[in-house]
Amino acid sequence: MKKNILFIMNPISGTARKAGIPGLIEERLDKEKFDYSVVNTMYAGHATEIAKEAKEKGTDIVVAVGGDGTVNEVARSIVQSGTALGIIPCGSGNGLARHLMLPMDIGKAINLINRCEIHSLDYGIINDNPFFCTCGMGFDAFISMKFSEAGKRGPVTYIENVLREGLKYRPETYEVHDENGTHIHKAFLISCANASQYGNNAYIAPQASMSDGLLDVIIMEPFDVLDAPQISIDIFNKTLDKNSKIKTFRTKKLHIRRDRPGLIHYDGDPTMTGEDVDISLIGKGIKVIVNPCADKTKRQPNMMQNAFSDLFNDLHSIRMNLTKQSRHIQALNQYLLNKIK
Ligand SMILES: Nc1ncnc2c1ncn2[C@@H]1O[C@H](COP(=O)(O)OP(=O)(O)OP(=O)(O)O)[C@@H](O)[C@H]1O
Repeated sequence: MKKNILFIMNPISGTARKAGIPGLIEERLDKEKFDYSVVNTMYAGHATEIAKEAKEKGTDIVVAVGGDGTVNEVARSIVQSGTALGIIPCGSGNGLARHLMLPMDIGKAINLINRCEIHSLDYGIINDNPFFCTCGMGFDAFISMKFSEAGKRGPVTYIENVLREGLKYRPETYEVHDENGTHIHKAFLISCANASQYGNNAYIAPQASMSDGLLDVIIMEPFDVLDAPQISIDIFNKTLDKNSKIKTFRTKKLHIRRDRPGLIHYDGDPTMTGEDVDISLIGKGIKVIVNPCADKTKRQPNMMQNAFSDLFNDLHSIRMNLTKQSRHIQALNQYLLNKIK
């Protein structure tokens, strides 16, 4: 029997035009296997409503055609159901699609849907908000807010925001309760990862797995400008867990209390919450079309890494110049002192 698929397309995700996508679906999708329809979202939150209706009608697969925001809106409606999630990555970050190593090429992503390999994977919940990639608070929630305020989409905006705001952000104090007890952390950010990356191949939790039944918790302690180059390199080299400013552990759930209400984000979507934040993992709670040929070793850093490296190289050369200048001044002082003597 044929499976039915609903493609939910977010026309404003990412930066590329979506006009050609319905034609490509018609051309590539295996009509022997599938009946399909395509619907555009009209407003933020619409994908959640459409996907919920589709699930209630018993639709076999709902495909999110968009970025992590669209994936989140679709996926939250079909958790714990027989309806599976497909992804055609068209966003600016595409963190979940990249983690799953789905093709970024739309035609190839449709070919993968034709193969229809479905696995049950984990997802998380932060204060009643499901997330599939990462959630967090502190600097990354702040950046999510800045990004959504910016109104433009695309990696360049994201990079600009990170670079502009990153170096002035103030760390907060968090009380973290998990299965092993309570610890106080002064932190720049706390991130909980179901999948390994924020998007754009920026790896916050290089070892995170969507089928281990655990969240990877990353606590980034305050750092100064001299630590920043190494942290940025580690984010893209998938070695962040080895950095001395980073504490990582795995857990099924945790409770975080902070001094005052503040922002959290789920899959990059910012929202205000109170002092208390509950985060938990639901094991194998969502069916997802995966890439049976995924080769994790092929995950590559990208342009964002280059932008970070450029910025921090600039800072490094400024620092070197300052050091050089201060050495000149010291030498000059010494020379003058010798003269006076
Ligand atoms: N028709 C629409 N008009 C305005 N906003 C929409 C519409 N449809 C969906 N949205 C909102 O657009 C937001 C951004 O979409 P999405 O996250 O898919 O793209 P992105 O931000 O470019 O990609 P990524 O999250 O991968 O960086 C979503 O949070 C969604 O709520």
